[in-house]
Order: sequence, then structure tokens, then C-alpha cells
Amino acid sequence: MQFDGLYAHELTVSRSENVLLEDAELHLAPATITYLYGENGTGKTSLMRCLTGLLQPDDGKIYWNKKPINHPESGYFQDLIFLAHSLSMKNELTIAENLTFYAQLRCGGSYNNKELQADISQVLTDLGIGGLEGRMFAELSAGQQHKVALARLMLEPAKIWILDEPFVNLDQKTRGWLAAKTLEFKAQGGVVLFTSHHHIDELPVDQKVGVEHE
Ligand SMILES: Nc1ncnc2c1ncn2[C@@H]1O[C@H](COP(=O)(O)OP(=O)(O)OP(=O)(O)O)[C@@H](O)[C@H]1O
Repeated sequence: MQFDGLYAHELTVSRSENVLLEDAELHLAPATITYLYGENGTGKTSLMRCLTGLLQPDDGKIYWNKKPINHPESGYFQDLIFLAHSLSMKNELTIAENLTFYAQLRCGGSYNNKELQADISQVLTDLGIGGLEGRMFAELSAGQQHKVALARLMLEPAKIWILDEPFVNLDQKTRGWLAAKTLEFKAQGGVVLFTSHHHIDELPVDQKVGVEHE
């Protein structure tokens, strides 16, 4: 297809016989930030699950840099970081172990472990949770857990971030940090899609996409 970045063409998505999207078009161009909004239950998460390959749409195609996302040469799943609402962290691992697991997985194990541990400590310090590397994930507060998930964005190379409510549970300082890092990622050519139930003052967006009930 003719677009760089992520392009969903004639996408139809339904759940429990409710049609959430019908023949929808969505283009997330390189170096852009898209805000996905809509009331509870309208289908934001379902759309994100389609865009991350977790949910098969009823119809339509999704392309990454002109290749279907499932095409072996698209490189999509190597380029993508998806931060789901569930955070996808293991309760029985420490913070450092969780972050090490994801970073090494993405880099095929090639991240120098000493450097990685130093980078993890630096990001956690930047996020105001320095020194908690050895704590079990399950022992953290909701906000601290959320910050650990955000740390992945700084530790793993990627070209597209799909973020489900990334600003929820965050203090003002961390909201500012995340907005600044998102703008830096965009400046490097990154593609960003995020959801939020509230307008985020700190983050200017290039595109707003509403998912609404008819
Ligand atoms: N696993 C599922 N099986 C069946 N129906 C589902 C499933 N997940 C979601 N739905 C239904 O699909 C619709 C859209 O849900 P979805 O989670 O995509 O909405 P959302 O816009 O992300 O909502 P919220 O803002 O509350 O997170 C809802 O009516 C929901 O009940």
C-alpha cells in the first residue's frame, strides 16, 4: 500500500456481534502523535488490539511501511512497543528482571548486561523510583508499577509506540517526563498512538481519532 508508517485499510471490527468499526481508515505517519479517544466501551482497546496483531479484524488489512504487519519482512513486531493497560509485567520478578527480560528479548540478547543494568538504574532514577531495582513488581504501588512499564520505552529501540492510557496514575512530574520523551521519539521519526480519557495538556498531538457509538 502507498503509505509509510502504519496504515489500516477498510477495517471492520466487531465484538459480541456489536460492530465497533466498519470500513475504517487510519493512517499513523512517521513522526506523528495520534490521540485515540472515545467513551468507555466504544472500541479503543479493540482497535489497538487489532493494530498490535492480538485481535483479528473481521475485515480489512493493516500495513507497516507498505507491507502487511504479519509479513515476515515488515519487521513490525520488532519495531513495536505496545504498553497495554495490564502493563504485561511479571509479579514474581523484580523490577530489574522484568525490564531486563523485555530489553534482551527485543535485542536478541545482545544488550551488554552491565550497560543494561546501568541504563535501568538511570531510567528508574529519572522516573523517581531509583533504588527499587531489586523490589518485586507485585510490591509496588499502582503508580510505581506504571512507571516501570514506561521505563521500557527508554530501554528498547522501537519505531512505533502504541500506548493504552499511558498517563493514567501518574503524578504531574512524570506526566511532563512522558510528554517530553514522546515528543523526542516523534522528533526521531517515531509513530505514536495513545489513548486517554482526558486531554493531555502537556502533549501536543498531530491527529485526533474518535471511536464513537453511532
Ligand atoms: N473479549 C471480549 N469479548 C467480547 N466482547 C468484548 C471483549 N472485549 C471487549 N468487548 C466489548 O467490545 C466493546 C468495546 O470494548 P473495548 O475494550 O474495545 O472499549 P474501550 O473503548 O477500550 O473501553 P474503555 O474506555 O472502557 O477501556 C465493549 O462493548 C466490550 O464489552
